[in-house]
Amino acid sequence: MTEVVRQPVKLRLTEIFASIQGESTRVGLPTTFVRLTGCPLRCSWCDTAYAFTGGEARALSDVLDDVAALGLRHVCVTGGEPLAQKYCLALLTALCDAGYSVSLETSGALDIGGVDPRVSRVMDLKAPGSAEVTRNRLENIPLLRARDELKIVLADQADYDWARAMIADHDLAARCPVLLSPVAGTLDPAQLAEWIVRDRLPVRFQLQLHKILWNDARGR
Ligand SMILES: C[S@@+](CC[C@H](N)C(=O)[O-])C[C@H]1O[C@@H](n2cnc3c(N)ncnc32)[C@H](O)[C@@H]1O
Ligand SMILES: Nc1nc2[nH]cc(C(=O)O)c2c(=O)[nH]1
Ligand code: SF4
Ligand SMILES: [Mg+2]
Repeated sequence: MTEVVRQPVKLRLTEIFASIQGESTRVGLPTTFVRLTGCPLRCSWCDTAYAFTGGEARALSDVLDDVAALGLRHVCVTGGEPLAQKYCLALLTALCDAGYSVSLETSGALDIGGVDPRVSRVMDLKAPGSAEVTRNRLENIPLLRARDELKIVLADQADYDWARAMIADHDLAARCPVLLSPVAGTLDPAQLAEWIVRDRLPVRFQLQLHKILWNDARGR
């Protein structure tokens, strides 16, 4: 009888760190971030290009130990694009099973259907003008529940106009909170805020809190 050697569940990680949640409706909460390595997209304004390559292969059990050692209830799995890794779903379920409150930051380019239902999925829609990627998987939109969130990062008025049309055409705000977030250092946050108020958009304005606290420091 051949013994089945179970391969350890391996993930490629860029970093695990404790910080203040700087985005989403969970902003301000002390949170452990698990940043997975690699992404199939190259959004022109991405602030985490350092996670595109490199990283370290880690066993799932070791990742869980590191998260436990940081001692925070909230965990945010991000990247890079976490869903691009085969074992990301296993990580999300293991974190939920361990009793953490888990959120996932994902690009919206990959299927979110297999994500553990206990996870709050924070899914981007990429504004094609500025992100220079048009990989929005619109089939994901009907899968969004009230506990999920949609985020649209905007670089200019063209992006804003596109977002406004998407919100109306897909009735996005009826599904879950919709966050509009300025590309850091590109779109004046006050300008975005004024557009949102002027147009009475059913959205939440977002500002990356961690950049206010620590500029664009890595691992914060
Ligand atoms: C680095 S991404 C990683 C997760 C996933 N790949 C995604 O795009 O959602 C995390 C979040 O940061 C946002 N982001 C990246 N660069 C940004 C920038 N320069 N200004 C504002 N938000 C940015 C992304 O849109 C996304 O919502
Ligand atoms: N503090 C902090 N909050 C965050 N929320 C989402 C982040 C991300 O990179 O996905 C992030 C991040 O990089 N840092
Ligand atoms: S999908 Fe996310 S990680 Fe990938 S390039 Fe865009 S913002 Fe960066
Ligand atoms: Mg970040």
